[in-house]
Amino acid sequence: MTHTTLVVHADPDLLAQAVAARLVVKVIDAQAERGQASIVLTGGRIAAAVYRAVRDLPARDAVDWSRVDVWWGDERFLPAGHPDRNETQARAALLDHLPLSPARVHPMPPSDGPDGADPEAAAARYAETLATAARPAALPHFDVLMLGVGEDGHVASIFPEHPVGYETRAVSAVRGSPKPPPVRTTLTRSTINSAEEVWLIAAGADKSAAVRMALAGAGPVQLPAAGVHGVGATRWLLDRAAAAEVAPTFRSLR
Ligand SMILES: O=C1O[C@H](COP(=O)(O)O)[C@@H](O)[C@H](O)[C@H]1O
Repeated sequence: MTHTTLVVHADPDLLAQAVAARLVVKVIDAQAERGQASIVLTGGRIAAAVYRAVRDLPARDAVDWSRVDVWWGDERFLPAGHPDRNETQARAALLDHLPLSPARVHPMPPSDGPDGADPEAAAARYAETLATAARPAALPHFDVLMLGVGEDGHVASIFPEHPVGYETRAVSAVRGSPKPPPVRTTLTRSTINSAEEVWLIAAGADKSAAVRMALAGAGPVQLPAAGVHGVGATRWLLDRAAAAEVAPTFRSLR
């Protein structure tokens, strides 16, 4: 049974700094245990703040970044280097500042990649990349998988009441995303739920209703944030505004 925790920080800056410190510690612990670490990145505003906070954290030098695998939970299906790609955001805010091993950085394919403008082929290619890295297991071991939470309760590019909520393959193309851009690729719920720890990170009052409904047990297709959890732990990492509607009973989850 997964262990759920909820931590509320005073504001988005403190939230980002706390998540950054937690991530560095988790990576160090994973490397001590397994000799390597594997993290899954997300996109969005609070994610960018977390990446900048890791970049600026002196303790980041305690990590052997050459032994960290970097994956993405979802991607906007746009040309390589497009400013709206989650990869572009993560590289600028953090990855370009770390001594990572390039072969261990695994972005989702862009729309001008080898599959051309075919998101289904791009999703299948990413599934194959995951399977190849995982062999003989089906999926890599993800130590931490970070997720932003949309105002509508979406996580990665799994949107409420969208067919991707029923997808059983490891990676899916998404067409008709209600949030631009309309075409994306995403890890599916079962892939997300294979991670050791899933961190749902949200800041701002516009996220408070989605956070409340997710913790109140909404259905996973109706509210995707309600359907994701880590094998070992599910951590809600919020600022005060995002936590404003959380019932007092949940506030004691630590
Ligand atoms: O489109 C996306 O949105 C979510 C949430 O972003 P935010 O700016 O509202 O925090 C993000 O987690 C996801 O990776 C991204 O593709």
